[in-house]
Amino acid sequence: MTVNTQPAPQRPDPRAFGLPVVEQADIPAELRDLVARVHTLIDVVANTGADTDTLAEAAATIEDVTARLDVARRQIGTMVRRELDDGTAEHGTITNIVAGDTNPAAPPLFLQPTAEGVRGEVTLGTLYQGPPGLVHGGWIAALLDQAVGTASSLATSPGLTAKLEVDYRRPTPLFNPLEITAEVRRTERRKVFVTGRIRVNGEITAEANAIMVRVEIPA
Ligand SMILES: CCCCCCCCCCCC(=O)SCCNC(=O)CCNC(=O)[C@H](O)C(C)(C)COP(=O)(O)OP(=O)(O)OC[C@H]1O[C@@H](n2cnc3c(N)ncnc32)[C@H](O)[C@@H]1OP(=O)(O)O
Repeated sequence: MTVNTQPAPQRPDPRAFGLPVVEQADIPAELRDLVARVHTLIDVVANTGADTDTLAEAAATIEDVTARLDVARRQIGTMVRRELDDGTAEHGTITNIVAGDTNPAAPPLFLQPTAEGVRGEVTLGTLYQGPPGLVHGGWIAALLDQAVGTASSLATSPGLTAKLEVDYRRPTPLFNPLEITAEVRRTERRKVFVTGRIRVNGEITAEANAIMVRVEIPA
């Protein structure tokens, strides 16, 4: 039987799962600055035409910096608690590859609640390139996975993606603002049926239909 009413949202404390939690506001400005600079660095390295002396010097400098930073690593599964625009809060993994606050490889995509579900905007450069000038299909799926997961989590409770079906309708270009939305269609026991979309200039380039399965939350 299909149940069309949604379960009341539950926002579990990840500490109940044994996971440490960092308040987003407590992430030092210096770390945010470093993450942003390394993000730029990755892009520059991926595209550099510098001479070999400069490359060798840069590699030695990076090796030194890497050794200095590789101390007191975070516990795997460390979560960040973020205040959202509607006054509620969400938890996400702090190194999440799509949205992680401290992950220099993340675009990052930050999603906010809307009347329908969630919405966010991101512009991707050549780090995320698949075909020439276009976003890699796996990254399109990653953005949509993040969106459907967040929409499901905020509307019901956190879950894992059991199924993600992506329709690639148009090429998704680099260096253009991507509008990413997702909304819960219906729920059935622990299953949450969610649709996510990527739009460029109002036109849908990719659409996903997903089934999230809500995780059991300890009492
Ligand atoms: C703060 C906390 C942190 C929480 C952290 C939350 C972070 C969100 C992350 C974002 C999203 C991701 O990237 S998640 C990462 C990618 N996904 C994964 O790694 C998930 C791997 N798969 C699994 O672990 C498992 O298969 C689950 C959890 C999805 C389901 O296993 P289960 O819990 O044992 O549940 P199970 O009884 O099998 O299924 C429950 C219902 O779902 C249906 N179902 C299960 N799989 C499918 C499927 N592929 N297609 C259709 N339907 C399916 C079943 O038929 C059943 O329906 P019925 O009998 O009720 O009709």
